[in-house]
Amino acid sequence: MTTTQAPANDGATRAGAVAARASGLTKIYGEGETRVVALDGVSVEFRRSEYTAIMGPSGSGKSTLMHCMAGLDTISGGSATIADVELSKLKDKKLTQLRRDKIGFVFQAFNLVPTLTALENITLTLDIAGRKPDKAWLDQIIDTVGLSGRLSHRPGQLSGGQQQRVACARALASRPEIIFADEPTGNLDSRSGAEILGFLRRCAREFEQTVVMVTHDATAASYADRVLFLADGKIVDELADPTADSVLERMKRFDGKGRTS
Ligand SMILES: Nc1ncnc2c1ncn2[C@@H]1O[C@H](COP(=O)(O)OP(=O)(O)OP(=O)(O)O)[C@@H](O)[C@H]1O
Repeated sequence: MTTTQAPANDGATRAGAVAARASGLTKIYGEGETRVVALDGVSVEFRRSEYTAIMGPSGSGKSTLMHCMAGLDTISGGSATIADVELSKLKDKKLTQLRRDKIGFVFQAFNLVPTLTALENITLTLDIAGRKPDKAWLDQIIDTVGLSGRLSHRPGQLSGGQQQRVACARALASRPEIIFADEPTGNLDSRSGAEILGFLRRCAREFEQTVVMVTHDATAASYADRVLFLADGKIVDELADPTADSVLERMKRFDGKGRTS
């Protein structure tokens, strides 16, 4: 494991700067009787180097917020910006480019390519973009996630925790502006989950990566710098420096049972 500070990302952003922002973000699905207001004027900033967990009851808009912020879904009103670029102003090709270069994704189901080795999976996005990996950075990530001895293995030869570590390394490889993690520990045992959560926290603290994670788990949320609580498409609460207990306590206000779904 290394604690060397990674070089700054393009020099374009600094710790504390805003990496992504939603302003009055609204998302409406359907119309008439099937109309659903999934996001109802959400305004929030995700600062560089900050690790944010998003929690809330099932159907409160967590995934929709993440998808709209990542340009995976269109928005109905307001704006979503990544690195000061407003996503709705981009044409398809530019949006694809921005997603590839500025956003890292970690999914619950890992989403690795089964026929590629761990290393090929990690560098896949860069390869598609025709970009040469920064070898020092790549070595640092691989060392940090502890995958050095597994690089020639294919996903099927790796444990779930190891596969998710590959997915995390892949998300980081391009030094994105922001990493979106959708229930990244949902398919992992608690030990592997803790490793991934610890790694995401190190990404934020040591590599100045902005991380936004959707989770239903108070312990997972406690690894973050702050927790945003969504209900009915609105941010209804925020908790800084969370502990599992303080998150559970806050969640009780939503359903009286300490569960969000
Ligand atoms: N493609 C869609 N078409 C219509 N309605 C949708 C669509 N996607 C989401 N919704 C609705 O938008 C609302 C917010 O959904 P979303 O998936 O963002 O919630 P969530 O908080 O992520 O829920 P969960 O914790 O269950 O994953 C819900 O009422 C949902 O039914």
